[in-house]
Amino acid sequence: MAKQNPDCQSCSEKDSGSCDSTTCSKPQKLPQNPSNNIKRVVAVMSGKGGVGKSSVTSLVAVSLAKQGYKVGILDADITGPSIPKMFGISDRPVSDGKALMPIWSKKLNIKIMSLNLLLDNEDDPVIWRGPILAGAVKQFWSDVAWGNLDYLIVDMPPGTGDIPLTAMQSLPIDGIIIVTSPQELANMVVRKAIKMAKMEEVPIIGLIENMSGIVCPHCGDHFNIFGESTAQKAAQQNAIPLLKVLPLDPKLSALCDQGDIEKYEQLLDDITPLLKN
Ligand SMILES: Nc1ncnc2c1ncn2[C@@H]1O[C@H](COP(=O)(O)OP(=O)(O)OP(=O)(O)O)[C@@H](O)[C@H]1O
Repeated sequence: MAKQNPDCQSCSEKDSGSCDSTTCSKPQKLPQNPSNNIKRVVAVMSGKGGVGKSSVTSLVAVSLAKQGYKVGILDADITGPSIPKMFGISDRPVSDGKALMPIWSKKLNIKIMSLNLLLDNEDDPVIWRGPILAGAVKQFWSDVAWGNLDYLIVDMPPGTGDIPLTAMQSLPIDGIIIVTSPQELANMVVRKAIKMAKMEEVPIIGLIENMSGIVCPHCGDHFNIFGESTAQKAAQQNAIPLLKVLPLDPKLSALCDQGDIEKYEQLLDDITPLLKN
């Protein structure tokens, strides 16, 4: 058996006996910056836009941070970044000459890196071609001083284009949380993301159906405003676990808009044990 390249550690064939890093054509995972120690990388993905990936990313990070874990968020949604706004941060990251310092969230010290923090104005558009966008994600992995982290949560952009592909091929992702909404249209697009993760051999932790109806604050009745939940069916069809069904909650969108998502109380604590292995 040929000597293994340390970059091959996360390859599914690393223990197969047929590994030869000198002839392997699989894209190599990027090593960590030697000054970082990131224990687990979890990506949040959908394929479909606007279903709540950034909200789920933030809620997972807040849950973990409240449990005492050291957490970072890599905002890989380069052209539509919303993480800084949800956490109410706008400080500009500075470099120590070797790496870029992430910005810490206000309450729970979650380390955040997002392209929006590097723009002059938060509404400046990022008009870059795919390879440059993908390069930014690699730099957020390699050139940011994340330090010691128990979890790095990666907020993926919608779609199955250059950025998700680069993230899956270059970052040592331990698992993906898939976010969908009840509409069949959303599920059709989300299936593409699930297939992509399977093709790239990145483990899927499970599915979260978000925006699944709303509970009337007056009468307590549940209204399926986007139709009946398709969560069970979608999980079964794709042979992945159903992690959670989240209703629409006006409190959540208000806290996101105020930059106070760390104050939201209905957290995703019950799914965080699944992120450990
Ligand atoms: N369960 C929910 N209840 C109420 N509002 C929600 C819920 N989930 C998400 N939202 C709101 O919906 C909007 C879109 O959510 P979010 O930005 O998380 O979606 P996204 O999938 O990351 O979007 P994009 O595809 O643009 O990256 C936000 O304003 C957010 O506050």
